[in-house]
Amino acid sequence: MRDDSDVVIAAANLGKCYDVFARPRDRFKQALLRRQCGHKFWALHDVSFTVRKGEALGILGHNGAGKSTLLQILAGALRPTVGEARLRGRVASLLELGSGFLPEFTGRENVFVNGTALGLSTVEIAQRIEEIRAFADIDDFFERPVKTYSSGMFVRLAFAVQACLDPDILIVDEALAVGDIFFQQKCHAHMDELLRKGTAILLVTHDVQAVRKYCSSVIVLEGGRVVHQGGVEEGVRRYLNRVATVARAGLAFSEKSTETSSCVSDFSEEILPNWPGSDVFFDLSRAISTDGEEGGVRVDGFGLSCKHGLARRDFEQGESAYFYAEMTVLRDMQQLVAGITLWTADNVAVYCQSSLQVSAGIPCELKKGAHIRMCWTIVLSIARGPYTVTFDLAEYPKWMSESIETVTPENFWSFGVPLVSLVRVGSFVVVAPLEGMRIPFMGLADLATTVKVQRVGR
Ligand SMILES: Nc1ncnc2c1ncn2[C@@H]1O[C@H](COP(=O)(O)OP(=O)(O)OP(=O)(O)O)[C@@H](O)[C@H]1O
Repeated sequence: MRDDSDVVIAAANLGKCYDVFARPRDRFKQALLRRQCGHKFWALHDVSFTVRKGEALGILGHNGAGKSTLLQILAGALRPTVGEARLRGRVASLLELGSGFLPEFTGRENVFVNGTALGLSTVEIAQRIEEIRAFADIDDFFERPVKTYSSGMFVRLAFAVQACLDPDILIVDEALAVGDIFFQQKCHAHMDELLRKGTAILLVTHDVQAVRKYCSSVIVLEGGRVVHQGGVEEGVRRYLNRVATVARAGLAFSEKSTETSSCVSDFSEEILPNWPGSDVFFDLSRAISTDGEEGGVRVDGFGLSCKHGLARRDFEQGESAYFYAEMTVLRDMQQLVAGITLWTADNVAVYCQSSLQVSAGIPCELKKGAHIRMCWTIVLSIARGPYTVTFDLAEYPKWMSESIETVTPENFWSFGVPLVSLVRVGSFVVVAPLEGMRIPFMGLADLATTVKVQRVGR
């Protein structure tokens, strides 16, 4: 560290080992008898890196990889078993936001308490207090005891204090997900500003887009060990691959564990009583089929009709098209997910939705042999011209359908196990509307629009 004045964090061979005990009383036994009654567990092993002023280092890793352990060591909350971490300058840590707040004190008073703890003089804090107040944006609550705050206000104030006190090092652990979109945008803009001013940032997150945006290098941890150190894209890829592998392992496990659960009945009977005739269905042998996992599911039919259930291959702009899919599940399955993509002639996907996104309600835990029918109604508010259709099937973990609102796009893509993809399974043409407004819209997709006009003055 003495050799390079720009280095503000220098971690050398950091390691953290815990004594793990099968039973709580073994811990006491070990202390009393002074002999090993549990086993050693290395939560972090041989981690070394440096971060310079104005640099952001991303730390990625699956749950339990050792990220929090590393951050706690750097924030001074945990002592490493081996190695050394040296940090130069004022460290602001967003690890446990607001944990230093005194409930009876007002927001303003707590800013002084926190600022002093961070090593600022009362004059320095007083100079920044209005900036912090404006950043937190909690109106009069700033002058009220923090025990009266909502959890959102609490976090906003805590973030404002840490971020506005000109830290030399900012340690961020998923904290950017706090508050509403406006506050998040403010936090992101402030991070940009801090980096420009020379603050070094350590960013621990599952949000790979944030890592891509801010970080110049990445460390990926697996089982407490560094498996990648360096380039951002390579690190992100390594991390996402790991996430996908874990998801697949989870699927394999549940597949075995659900063998005794009851068979799902044919739910499609009540909902889709008028299944169309065979002329509606495309010739599947003409589709380019790319198989994912061997033998997961078989597509028995894929068709397209008008609202009367009659075969149709040309539709007016804005008319509803009915896509039918029929498949047989060839092994027990956690969450079968179907997807339809509509492609223009120049291979632009104008529509790509999965049954999860549209809450189609394919039941979880389908048993081997289950026969599924689906009908998608899509309003073709798209440009005139020819289109092709791709039909995809994948398996997802059961939890994904239960918590779809919280799933990020990265998670969505990485957790799916592809089963079958029928590329160009069918085609159709969109033509100008025959009645009503005769001028078709010119863009690729018709977006719902309202326009208001007011005459002002003469
Ligand atoms: N006090 C402790 N005693 C024993 N093991 C611990 C202790 N604290 C953490 N661990 C273990 O150390 C490993 C690393 O934990 P850590 O919290 O650092 O992971 P993480 O990457 O932050 O995970 P997450 O993303 O889930 O927060 C885990 O296996 C965890 O169970």
